[in-house]
Amino acid sequence: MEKQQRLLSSKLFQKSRQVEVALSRSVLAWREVEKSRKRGSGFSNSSETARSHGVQVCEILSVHKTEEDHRSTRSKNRGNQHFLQYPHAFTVSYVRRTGQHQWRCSDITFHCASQGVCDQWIEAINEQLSLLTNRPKSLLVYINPYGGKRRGKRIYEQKVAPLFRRACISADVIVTEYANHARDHLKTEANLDKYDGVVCVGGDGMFSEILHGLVARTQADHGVDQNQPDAELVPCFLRIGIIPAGSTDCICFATIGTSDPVSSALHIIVGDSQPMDVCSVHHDDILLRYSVSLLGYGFYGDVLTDSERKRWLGPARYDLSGVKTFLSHNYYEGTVSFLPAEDTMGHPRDKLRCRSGCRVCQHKPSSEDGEWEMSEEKEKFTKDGSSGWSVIHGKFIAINAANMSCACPRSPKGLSPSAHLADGTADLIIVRKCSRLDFFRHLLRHTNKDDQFDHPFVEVHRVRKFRFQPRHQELVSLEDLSETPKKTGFSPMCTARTTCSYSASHSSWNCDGEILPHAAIQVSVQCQLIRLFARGIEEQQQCVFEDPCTLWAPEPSKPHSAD
Ligand SMILES: CCCCCCCCCCCCC/C=C/[C@@H](O)[C@H](COP(=O)(O)O)NC(=O)CCCCC
Ligand SMILES: Nc1ncnc2c1ncn2[C@@H]1O[C@H](COP(=O)(O)OP(=O)(O)O)[C@@H](O)[C@H]1O
Ligand SMILES: [Ca+2]
Repeated sequence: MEKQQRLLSSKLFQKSRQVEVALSRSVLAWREVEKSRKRGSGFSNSSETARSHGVQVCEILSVHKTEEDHRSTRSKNRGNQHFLQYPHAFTVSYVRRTGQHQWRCSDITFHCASQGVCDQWIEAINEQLSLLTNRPKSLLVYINPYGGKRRGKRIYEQKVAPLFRRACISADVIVTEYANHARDHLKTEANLDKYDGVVCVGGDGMFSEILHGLVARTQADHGVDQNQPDAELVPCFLRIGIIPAGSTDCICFATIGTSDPVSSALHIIVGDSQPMDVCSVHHDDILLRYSVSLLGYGFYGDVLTDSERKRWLGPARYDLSGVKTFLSHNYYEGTVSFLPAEDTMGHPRDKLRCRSGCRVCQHKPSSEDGEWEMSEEKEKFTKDGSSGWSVIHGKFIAINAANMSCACPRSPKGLSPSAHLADGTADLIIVRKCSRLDFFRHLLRHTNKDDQFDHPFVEVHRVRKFRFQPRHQELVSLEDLSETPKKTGFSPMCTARTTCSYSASHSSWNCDGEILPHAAIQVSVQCQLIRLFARGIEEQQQCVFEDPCTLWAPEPSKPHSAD
């Protein structure tokens, strides 16, 4: 194992134990002095390793002088000789993993013999923290006070703001007053130069507002016409953080592994960065919306349409509407065409899960990349002269495009468990007309370990683009008839949560929880258009970092010691 360079080491007190503390560029480590002495030489075998503790510098939130706490500790430990000898203290706040991908902030206090040593430690740790340039210092926060169980404001004030303060992050907070407030503010008003990121407190709908505001602003700044389906969109510079306070919270769950506000806040503080694909959805040459998680026609469209009438029920509306829609057992006729991703992009059933540091997602094809050109070429025609597009006509219960796994508390592995966050593809799931019992079996598999694609009436493809055309001519939506274009300055896009009136032969598209005003759509996956303050789901509770024990091996030349 490569030996780390010790920047500072001291014998300090932690609780009533004397500990040896060492700092390298990447790790802060400590171990009990007494026990190590009893065992003789340094920590070299695995049982001894267990008593050596460490925290990665990149997961330290802050370090500060311990003032009040220390005084009270001193009075509690009045008779304790150690505390008299070590009256000065500093506290390090760091990320601790507590299970199920949840992160918590823990504090550890070290007591020092002199103020000088204490200051030296604070300075040394702060110096290492200042080298972490990916951490945000200033954030713009939007809170939807009506999302989920209407707890957004309280969640932010009680769980998130104190952590941001501790990490010295400044936040400008806007509590939204109406739907699309955040989107329009971001698009036209916000001075984005001031910020290192944008945070939304709410559900997937609120995230969608931030996404639309940021993407529209970025394209406008670069003169890109979003209505052109083939336009090369410019990636957004600012990262987006999600504090889950909605009903499904799928985007948060699928990128962090849990929908927990404290864990999300900590991912923001440590400055995580997760690129994400975004689907652009057009109707003819008009951009309807962008989608990050689910684009669902049929079942999920109908669930959403019905659930909007039951908003007052909060998150439970989806369960009720889910049962009602399931019992209706509707199917819809139409044509799905899709451009398959290259074979090298894997397959939705390959069981290669997208996890933190995913190799598949790290390979971003560029326009100079041969692989990408092949795919572009394939779009026009393949070697045998046929078009690269596949076409399916039929009767469908559901057509779902999952740009990511869509894992959420209702379905912990998601709609497409092997879909990738940032590979430039989406998994297109087609559920053909089948019996109610068969459809129930398929749905049930979203909640257990069985393969939901292993049914004769289900097919799944990894695609770069797809189109849907309903069999019967669409009627014009009520909104299209009533809304004057340019009223919002966002004219081509449909507004959130609009209700459209179609003939019974049509369903609606559920686009990250928003209803689209057209059934006929063209969809294109935009590879890594945005970045989140996330790192993808970590392999179960693995905390991979250099073994702090390497810090204990004797140094050839004496390190900077501050005993
Ligand atoms: C017999 C038991 C069957 C259970 C099946 C459960 C399958 C659940 C898959 C859920 C996929 C969710 C994809 C995410 C969609 C969200 O973007 C959207 C809006 O979220 P929010 O703004 O937070 O409200 N949520 C939905 O469309 C809800 C779908 C729920 C379907 C039951
Ligand atoms: N102040 C507000 N008043 C009404 N609606 C709002 C407000 N702020 C945001 N919204 C809208 O509320 C909808 C639902 O928000 P979201 O946070 O996703 O909650 P949920 O997950 O419960 O659906 C979004 O479409 C968003 O545009
Ligand atoms: Ca993807």
